[in-house]
Amino acid sequence: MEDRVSEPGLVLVFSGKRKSGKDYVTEQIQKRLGSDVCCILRLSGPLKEQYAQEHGLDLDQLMGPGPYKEQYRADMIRWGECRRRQDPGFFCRLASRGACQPVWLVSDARRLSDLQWFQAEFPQQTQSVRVQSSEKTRSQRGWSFTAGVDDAESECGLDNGVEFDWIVINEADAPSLDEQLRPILQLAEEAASTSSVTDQVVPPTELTG
Ligand SMILES: Nc1ncnc2c1ncn2[C@@H]1O[C@H](COP(=O)(O)OP(=O)(O)O)[C@@H](O)[C@H]1O
Ligand SMILES: C[C@@](O)(CCOP(=O)(O)OP(=O)(O)O)CC(=O)O
Repeated sequence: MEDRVSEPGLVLVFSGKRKSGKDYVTEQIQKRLGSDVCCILRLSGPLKEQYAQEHGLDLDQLMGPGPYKEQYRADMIRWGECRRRQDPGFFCRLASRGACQPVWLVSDARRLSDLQWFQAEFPQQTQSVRVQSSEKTRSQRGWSFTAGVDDAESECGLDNGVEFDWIVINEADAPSLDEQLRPILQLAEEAASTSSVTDQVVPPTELTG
């Protein structure tokens, strides 16, 4: 792709219901790996940017966790779906433009087409991760069922038909996140070390002898 700086060594594509903890879990992984090794790509980023621009909205608030984005969520979903129908990779391509770290965490895949885009672009590197929390826990984090959102493709598009490579149970009574994330972090560290070897720049003198 024209804007890509380098190929990632590992692409972890996260999905999960609203308030399951996708942002929290991806931020924990990034904290452990460091932002020089690992970036978080949000497909909703370019979507919100364009939507805010076209509708004259406050992008910072739309990006934030507060109630502002909820006012626009149903319409943003419709607007985004229209764009995706024309070009299923549209937001994936924009979100990954310029990413140069060896490990990518895509924090918010919502539809099969999102996952399929990364699988097609990076077949060797892409793995899927599902973050799961009970409705009770999600409610404690501020979730409540909204018709047109929680029963739409945006929330349910990856509920069936995907065999996830990893499932993270983000609940107080589940094994600790440290324990659950250990094998994923190990994979990421391996990918990062391999990719730093292959990406090393060989000085021209060594090439010519
Ligand atoms: N394991 C956890 N420990 C503490 N707080 C959590 C945990 N998981 C999620 N949260 C909090 O719950 C809220 C919703 O999580 P978030 O990651 O934003 O969900 P999502 O991105 O799936 O909608 C946030 O305020 C987040 O900090
Ligand atoms: C229109 C959206 O991209 C809005 C996503 O906003 P966030 O990514 O902020 O959502 P949550 O983490 O679930 O609260 C959804 C879509 O269908 O693309």
